Amino acid sequence: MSSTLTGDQTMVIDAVTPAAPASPRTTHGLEADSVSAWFGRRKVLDRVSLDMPAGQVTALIGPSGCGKSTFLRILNRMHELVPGASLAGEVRLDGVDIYDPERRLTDARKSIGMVFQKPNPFPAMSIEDNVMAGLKLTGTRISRTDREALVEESLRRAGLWEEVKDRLKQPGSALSGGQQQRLCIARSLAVRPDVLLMDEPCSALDPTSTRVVEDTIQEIARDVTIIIVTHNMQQARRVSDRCAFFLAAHGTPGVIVEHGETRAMFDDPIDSRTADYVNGRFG
Ligand SMILES: Nc1ncnc2c1ncn2[C@@H]1O[C@H](COP(=O)(O)OP(=O)(O)OP(=O)(O)O)[C@@H](O)[C@H]1O
Repeated sequence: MSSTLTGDQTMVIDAVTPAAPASPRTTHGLEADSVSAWFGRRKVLDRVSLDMPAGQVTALIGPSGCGKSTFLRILNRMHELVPGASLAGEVRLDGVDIYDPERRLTDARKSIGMVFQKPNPFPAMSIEDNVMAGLKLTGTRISRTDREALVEESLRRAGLWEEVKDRLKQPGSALSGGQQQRLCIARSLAVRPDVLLMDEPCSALDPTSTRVVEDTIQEIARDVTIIIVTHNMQQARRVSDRCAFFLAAHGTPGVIVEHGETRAMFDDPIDSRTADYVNGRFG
Protein backbone atom coordinates (compact mmCIF):
# COMPACT_ATOMS: atom_id res chain seq x y z
CA MET A 1 0.00 0.00 0.00
CA SER A 2 1.42 3.42 -0.90
CA SER A 3 0.55 6.89 0.33
CA THR A 4 0.79 10.40 -1.14
CA LEU A 5 0.19 13.97 -0.04
CA THR A 6 -2.46 15.79 -2.07
CA GLY A 7 -2.75 19.50 -2.76
CA ASP A 8 -4.75 20.07 0.40
CA GLN A 9 -2.11 18.14 2.33
CA THR A 10 -4.41 15.28 3.20
CA MET A 11 -2.71 11.91 3.52
CA VAL A 12 -4.21 9.59 0.94
CA ILE A 13 -3.81 5.87 1.25
CA ASP A 14 -4.59 4.19 -2.04
CA ALA A 15 -6.83 1.49 -0.62
CA VAL A 16 -9.83 2.84 -2.53
CA THR A 17 -10.26 4.72 -5.78
CA PRO A 18 -13.52 6.50 -5.10
CA ALA A 19 -13.56 8.57 -8.26
CA ALA A 20 -13.88 5.43 -10.39
CA PRO A 21 -17.36 4.89 -11.84
CA ALA A 22 -19.55 2.26 -10.22
CA SER A 23 -19.42 -0.06 -13.19
CA PRO A 24 -19.68 -3.84 -12.97
CA ARG A 25 -16.29 -5.22 -11.97
CA THR A 26 -14.70 -8.54 -11.37
CA THR A 27 -15.81 -9.84 -8.03
CA HIS A 28 -15.13 -12.96 -6.06
CA GLY A 29 -17.28 -15.87 -5.00
CA LEU A 30 -17.24 -17.65 -1.66
CA GLU A 31 -16.93 -21.38 -1.06
CA ALA A 32 -17.69 -23.07 2.23
CA ASP A 33 -16.11 -26.47 2.54
CA SER A 34 -17.26 -28.90 5.24
CA VAL A 35 -17.98 -26.17 7.78
CA SER A 36 -19.04 -27.30 11.27
CA ALA A 37 -19.74 -25.01 14.22
CA TRP A 38 -20.09 -25.32 17.96
CA PHE A 39 -21.24 -23.15 20.84
CA GLY A 40 -19.32 -24.69 23.72
CA ARG A 41 -19.84 -28.43 23.36
CA ARG A 42 -23.04 -28.07 21.40
CA LYS A 43 -22.62 -28.65 17.68
CA VAL A 44 -24.98 -26.47 15.66
CA LEU A 45 -23.73 -27.00 12.09
CA ASP A 46 -22.46 -30.22 10.57
CA ARG A 47 -20.14 -30.28 7.56
CA VAL A 48 -21.90 -27.65 5.49
CA SER A 49 -20.48 -27.15 1.99
CA LEU A 50 -21.79 -24.49 -0.34
CA ASP A 51 -20.60 -22.59 -3.41
CA MET A 52 -21.77 -18.98 -3.46
CA PRO A 53 -20.88 -17.82 -6.99
CA ALA A 54 -19.49 -14.38 -7.77
CA GLY A 55 -21.98 -11.69 -8.70
CA GLN A 56 -25.00 -13.78 -7.70
CA VAL A 57 -27.47 -13.64 -4.82
CA THR A 58 -27.53 -16.80 -2.68
CA ALA A 59 -30.41 -17.08 -0.20
CA LEU A 60 -30.06 -19.15 2.98
CA ILE A 61 -33.48 -20.43 3.97
CA GLY A 62 -34.80 -22.76 6.66
CA PRO A 63 -36.70 -22.83 9.95
CA SER A 64 -35.62 -20.94 13.03
CA GLY A 65 -32.58 -22.33 14.85
CA CYS A 66 -31.14 -24.40 11.99
CA GLY A 67 -27.89 -22.40 11.90
CA LYS A 68 -28.34 -19.94 9.02
CA SER A 69 -27.09 -16.90 10.97
CA THR A 70 -24.26 -18.91 12.50
CA PHE A 71 -23.20 -19.97 9.00
CA LEU A 72 -23.41 -16.36 7.80
CA ARG A 73 -21.26 -15.12 10.69
CA ILE A 74 -18.67 -17.81 9.91
CA LEU A 75 -18.41 -16.35 6.40
CA ASN A 76 -16.83 -13.13 7.71
CA ARG A 77 -15.14 -14.42 10.85
CA MET A 78 -17.67 -13.02 13.30
CA HIS A 79 -18.48 -16.41 14.83
CA GLU A 80 -15.05 -16.59 16.45
CA LEU A 81 -15.89 -13.47 18.49
CA VAL A 82 -18.54 -15.36 20.49
CA PRO A 83 -17.00 -16.67 23.74
CA GLY A 84 -16.79 -20.47 23.63
CA ALA A 85 -17.64 -20.66 19.92
CA SER A 86 -15.53 -22.79 17.59
CA LEU A 87 -15.59 -24.08 14.03
CA ALA A 88 -14.02 -26.49 11.58
CA GLY A 89 -13.75 -26.51 7.80
CA GLU A 90 -12.70 -23.90 5.29
CA VAL A 91 -14.18 -20.74 3.82
CA ARG A 92 -12.49 -19.59 0.61
CA LEU A 93 -12.77 -16.18 -1.01
CA ASP A 94 -11.49 -16.38 -4.57
CA GLY A 95 -9.87 -19.66 -3.63
CA VAL A 96 -8.01 -18.32 -0.56
CA ASP A 97 -8.96 -19.56 2.93
CA ILE A 98 -10.14 -16.56 4.98
CA TYR A 99 -9.10 -18.44 8.15
CA ASP A 100 -5.52 -18.89 6.95
CA PRO A 101 -3.35 -17.79 9.92
CA GLU A 102 -1.27 -15.73 7.47
CA ARG A 103 -4.31 -13.57 6.67
CA ARG A 104 -5.38 -10.73 8.90
CA LEU A 105 -8.87 -10.69 10.35
CA THR A 106 -9.35 -7.13 9.07
CA ASP A 107 -8.69 -8.27 5.48
CA ALA A 108 -11.63 -10.66 5.68
CA ARG A 109 -13.83 -7.96 7.18
CA LYS A 110 -12.90 -5.48 4.46
CA SER A 111 -13.64 -7.93 1.66
CA ILE A 112 -16.77 -9.37 3.23
CA GLY A 113 -19.25 -6.79 4.56
CA MET A 114 -22.34 -7.38 6.67
CA VAL A 115 -25.79 -5.79 6.90
CA PHE A 116 -27.87 -6.71 9.93
CA GLN A 117 -31.55 -7.34 10.60
CA LYS A 118 -32.18 -4.04 12.34
CA PRO A 119 -30.87 -0.93 10.58
CA ASN A 120 -28.03 0.31 12.77
CA PRO A 121 -26.76 3.67 11.53
CA PHE A 122 -24.99 5.81 14.12
CA PRO A 123 -28.00 7.97 15.08
CA ALA A 124 -26.20 11.20 15.97
CA MET A 125 -23.75 10.99 13.07
CA SER A 126 -24.60 12.77 9.81
CA ILE A 127 -25.72 10.79 6.78
CA GLU A 128 -22.38 11.36 5.02
CA ASP A 129 -20.35 10.47 8.11
CA ASN A 130 -22.39 7.29 8.44
CA VAL A 131 -21.43 6.32 4.88
CA MET A 132 -17.76 6.87 5.72
CA ALA A 133 -17.85 5.19 9.14
CA GLY A 134 -16.91 1.68 7.96
CA LEU A 135 -13.99 2.94 5.90
CA LYS A 136 -12.77 5.00 8.85
CA LEU A 137 -12.73 1.87 10.98
CA THR A 138 -10.39 0.24 8.49
CA GLY A 139 -7.96 3.12 9.09
CA THR A 140 -8.25 4.42 5.51
CA ARG A 141 -8.00 8.21 5.09
CA ILE A 142 -8.99 9.96 1.89
CA SER A 143 -9.03 13.54 0.60
CA ARG A 144 -12.14 15.69 0.87
CA THR A 145 -12.83 15.53 -2.87
CA ASP A 146 -12.47 11.77 -2.97
CA ARG A 147 -14.61 11.52 0.13
CA GLU A 148 -17.45 13.45 -1.52
CA ALA A 149 -17.21 11.25 -4.60
CA LEU A 150 -17.24 8.08 -2.51
CA VAL A 151 -20.23 9.24 -0.43
CA GLU A 152 -22.18 9.96 -3.62
CA GLU A 153 -21.14 6.75 -5.31
CA SER A 154 -22.04 4.60 -2.29
CA LEU A 155 -25.40 6.30 -1.76
CA ARG A 156 -26.19 5.98 -5.47
CA ARG A 157 -25.35 2.28 -5.46
CA ALA A 158 -27.56 1.81 -2.39
CA GLY A 159 -30.41 3.61 -4.20
CA LEU A 160 -30.55 6.44 -1.65
CA TRP A 161 -28.73 9.36 -3.28
CA GLU A 162 -31.75 11.13 -4.79
CA GLU A 163 -33.57 11.04 -1.44
CA VAL A 164 -30.75 12.43 0.68
CA LYS A 165 -28.44 14.46 -1.58
CA ASP A 166 -29.77 17.77 -0.19
CA ARG A 167 -29.43 16.79 3.46
CA LEU A 168 -26.18 14.93 3.83
CA LYS A 169 -25.39 16.79 7.06
CA GLN A 170 -28.58 15.65 8.79
CA PRO A 171 -28.33 12.84 11.33
CA GLY A 172 -28.84 9.25 10.20
CA SER A 173 -31.72 8.99 12.67
CA ALA A 174 -33.71 11.50 10.56
CA LEU A 175 -34.31 8.80 7.94
CA SER A 176 -37.12 6.26 7.72
CA GLY A 177 -36.40 2.61 8.60
CA GLY A 178 -36.05 1.61 4.95
CA GLN A 179 -33.77 4.58 4.22
CA GLN A 180 -31.68 3.73 7.29
CA GLN A 181 -31.22 0.19 6.01
CA ARG A 182 -30.11 1.52 2.61
CA LEU A 183 -27.75 3.88 4.47
CA CYS A 184 -26.25 0.83 6.17
CA ILE A 185 -25.88 -0.82 2.76
CA ALA A 186 -24.13 2.36 1.50
CA ARG A 187 -21.82 2.24 4.53
CA SER A 188 -20.86 -1.34 3.65
CA LEU A 189 -20.40 -0.53 -0.04
CA ALA A 190 -18.06 2.39 0.73
CA VAL A 191 -15.45 -0.17 1.84
CA ARG A 192 -15.72 -1.79 -1.63
CA PRO A 193 -16.40 -5.33 -0.44
CA ASP A 194 -16.34 -8.35 -2.74
CA VAL A 195 -19.11 -9.97 -0.75
CA LEU A 196 -22.05 -8.56 1.20
CA LEU A 197 -23.71 -10.73 3.86
CA MET A 198 -27.27 -9.75 4.76
CA ASP A 199 -29.01 -11.21 7.80
CA GLU A 200 -32.76 -10.75 7.29
CA PRO A 201 -32.21 -7.18 6.09
CA CYS A 202 -35.92 -6.47 5.52
CA SER A 203 -37.52 -8.11 8.53
CA ALA A 204 -37.87 -4.77 10.36
CA LEU A 205 -39.24 -2.96 7.28
CA ASP A 206 -42.71 -2.33 5.86
CA PRO A 207 -43.61 -3.95 2.50
CA THR A 208 -42.87 -0.82 0.45
CA SER A 209 -39.42 -0.30 1.98
CA THR A 210 -38.81 -4.02 1.62
CA ARG A 211 -39.37 -3.84 -2.13
CA VAL A 212 -37.04 -0.83 -2.42
CA VAL A 213 -34.29 -2.68 -0.52
CA GLU A 214 -34.89 -5.76 -2.70
CA ASP A 215 -34.42 -3.62 -5.82
CA THR A 216 -31.20 -2.28 -4.29
CA ILE A 217 -29.99 -5.84 -3.63
CA GLN A 218 -30.56 -6.79 -7.24
CA GLU A 219 -28.76 -3.66 -8.46
CA ILE A 220 -25.64 -4.18 -6.35
CA ALA A 221 -25.54 -7.91 -7.10
CA ARG A 222 -24.19 -6.98 -10.52
CA ASP A 223 -20.80 -6.37 -8.94
CA VAL A 224 -20.96 -7.72 -5.39
CA THR A 225 -21.57 -11.32 -4.34
CA ILE A 226 -24.55 -11.40 -1.98
CA ILE A 227 -25.54 -13.97 0.64
CA ILE A 228 -28.88 -13.24 2.28
CA VAL A 229 -30.67 -14.99 5.15
CA THR A 230 -34.42 -14.65 4.80
CA HIS A 231 -37.53 -16.20 6.31
CA ASN A 232 -39.62 -14.68 3.57
CA MET A 233 -40.02 -17.26 0.80
CA GLN A 234 -41.45 -14.70 -1.61
CA GLN A 235 -38.38 -12.59 -1.04
CA ALA A 236 -36.03 -15.53 -1.59
CA ARG A 237 -37.83 -16.20 -4.84
CA ARG A 238 -37.74 -12.56 -5.92
CA VAL A 239 -34.14 -11.65 -5.16
CA SER A 240 -32.01 -14.78 -5.24
CA ASP A 241 -30.34 -16.71 -8.04
CA ARG A 242 -29.59 -19.67 -5.81
CA CYS A 243 -30.94 -21.03 -2.53
CA ALA A 244 -29.65 -23.32 0.20
CA PHE A 245 -32.19 -24.99 2.47
CA PHE A 246 -30.90 -25.57 6.02
CA LEU A 247 -32.57 -27.91 8.48
CA ALA A 248 -31.78 -29.14 11.99
CA ALA A 249 -33.82 -32.20 12.96
CA HIS A 250 -34.64 -32.45 16.69
CA GLY A 251 -31.49 -31.96 18.71
CA THR A 252 -29.15 -32.48 15.76
CA PRO A 253 -26.88 -29.88 14.15
CA GLY A 254 -28.00 -27.97 11.08
CA VAL A 255 -27.21 -29.36 7.63
CA ILE A 256 -27.98 -28.29 4.08
CA VAL A 257 -30.75 -30.54 2.79
CA GLU A 258 -30.70 -29.16 -0.73
CA HIS A 259 -29.23 -26.28 -2.69
CA GLY A 260 -29.39 -25.10 -6.25
CA GLU A 261 -30.98 -22.59 -8.57
CA THR A 262 -33.85 -20.77 -6.93
CA ARG A 263 -36.37 -21.60 -9.63
CA ALA A 264 -35.62 -25.32 -9.36
CA MET A 265 -35.68 -25.22 -5.54
CA PHE A 266 -39.17 -23.69 -5.60
CA ASP A 267 -40.74 -25.32 -8.65
CA ASP A 268 -39.10 -28.71 -8.71
CA PRO A 269 -37.29 -29.50 -5.44
CA ILE A 270 -35.61 -32.87 -5.10
CA ASP A 271 -36.25 -33.40 -1.38
CA SER A 272 -39.82 -33.53 -0.05
CA ARG A 273 -38.74 -31.53 3.03
CA THR A 274 -37.66 -28.67 0.73
CA ALA A 275 -41.04 -28.81 -1.02
CA ASP A 276 -42.86 -28.72 2.33
CA TYR A 277 -40.78 -25.79 3.59
CA VAL A 278 -40.93 -23.57 0.50
CA ASN A 279 -44.67 -24.18 0.28
CA GLY A 280 -45.17 -23.11 3.88
CA ARG A 281 -46.18 -26.53 5.24
CA PHE A 282 -43.79 -26.16 8.17
CA GLY A 283 -41.32 -23.74 9.71
N1 LIG B 1 -24.34 -17.03 21.03
C1 LIG B 1 -24.88 -18.26 21.11
N2 LIG B 1 -24.62 -19.07 22.15
C2 LIG B 1 -25.13 -20.32 22.22
N3 LIG B 1 -25.93 -20.86 21.29
C3 LIG B 1 -26.25 -20.10 20.23
C4 LIG B 1 -25.74 -18.76 20.09
N4 LIG B 1 -26.22 -18.25 18.93
C5 LIG B 1 -26.99 -19.21 18.38
N5 LIG B 1 -27.01 -20.32 19.16
C6 LIG B 1 -27.72 -21.59 18.88
O1 LIG B 1 -27.24 -22.10 17.65
C7 LIG B 1 -28.31 -22.66 16.89
C8 LIG B 1 -28.33 -22.00 15.53
O2 LIG B 1 -28.72 -20.62 15.71
P1 LIG B 1 -28.82 -19.60 14.51
O3 LIG B 1 -29.15 -18.27 15.09
O4 LIG B 1 -27.62 -19.72 13.68
O5 LIG B 1 -30.06 -20.19 13.73
P2 LIG B 1 -30.94 -19.49 12.60
O6 LIG B 1 -31.29 -20.55 11.62
O7 LIG B 1 -30.25 -18.30 12.08
O8 LIG B 1 -32.22 -19.07 13.43
P3 LIG B 1 -33.21 -17.83 13.17
O9 LIG B 1 -33.81 -18.08 11.84
O10 LIG B 1 -34.20 -17.94 14.28
O11 LIG B 1 -32.39 -16.58 13.23
C9 LIG B 1 -29.58 -22.44 17.70
O12 LIG B 1 -29.88 -23.63 18.39
C10 LIG B 1 -29.22 -21.33 18.66
O13 LIG B 1 -29.93 -21.46 19.85
